Amino acid sequence: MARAEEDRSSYEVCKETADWLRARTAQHPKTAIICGSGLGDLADVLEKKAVFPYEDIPHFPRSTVAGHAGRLVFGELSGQPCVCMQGRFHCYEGYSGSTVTFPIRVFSLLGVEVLITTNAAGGLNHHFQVGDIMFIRDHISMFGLGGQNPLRGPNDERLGVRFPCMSDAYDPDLLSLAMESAQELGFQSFVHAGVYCMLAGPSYETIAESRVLQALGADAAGMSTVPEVIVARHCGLRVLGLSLITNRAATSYSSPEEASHEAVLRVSVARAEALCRLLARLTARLGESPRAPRPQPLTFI
Ligand SMILES: O=P(O)(O)O[C@H]1O[C@H](CO)[C@@H](O)[C@H]1O
Ligand code: HPA
Repeated sequence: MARAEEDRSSYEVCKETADWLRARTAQHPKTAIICGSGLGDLADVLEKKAVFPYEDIPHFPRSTVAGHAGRLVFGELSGQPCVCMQGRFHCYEGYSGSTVTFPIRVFSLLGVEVLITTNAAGGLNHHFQVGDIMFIRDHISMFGLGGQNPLRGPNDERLGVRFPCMSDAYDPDLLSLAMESAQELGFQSFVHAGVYCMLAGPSYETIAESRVLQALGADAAGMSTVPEVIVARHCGLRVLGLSLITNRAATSYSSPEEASHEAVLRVSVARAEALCRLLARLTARLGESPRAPRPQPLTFI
């Protein structure tokens, strides 16, 4: 029988982990980066690293998926203090929403202000090629629409409000900065913005399901990210989401595409260098500019 999962939804548990980490590193990260499947190299490029295997950190869950090493890496990227999750947690591993998102709350208590979350995803948009990068403009959560929201349960106001807004989940200023950074690197031919759809997994979608997702307006599909983003917004972090298109979702019964995690990891590893360059550029730009004031939203339309 499976062991009962520890309840990581409480403020006190999150704070205990944050205090433990604060006592062991002099670094004060302002940006947290979550490395998607096979994208752990993003953490390896940090300088002045302090590395904590997940199993050494109190209350931290364990990574169980190939391509997710299970280490928290503090360091500097382009001279900016960052913390990187070399390995994320997924609901399909059997973890609850509060366990999957536990690190986000710890980061918030550590003073992190920006979350950059990356993932490997299957392309649904016909214009996307394998190896392309999609900045996430918005999401659809099949998981969340089915009632599996990581904020389900009692709300502790010290962590965030009961009913957080999600129409601004992906920060428009960060998205613009990311697009500009991609352009500066000459990446514009393989960079897009689009809608990420979260599926429960771990099975990949059927052809009929992929067609439904396309009809719903999804550009890429994956099994992660959305719970992290919801909790990040709940605790006031600004979010940039980025999908690496590692495969094309099959949408025709005559198409040769067959999804496999091995193929996903192969493409991730092959494209990790481009992503490292992009994140290094973006982090440098983040460090340069004090946050530009947002244009006033229109009050009536
Ligand atoms: O979203 P990340 O963690 O990048 O991983 C993606 O790749 C795995 C499937 O190959 C799933 O876990 C899916 O969510
Ligand atoms: N579907 C769902 N999740 C994924 C895929 C996919 O095609 N590729 C990588 N993660």
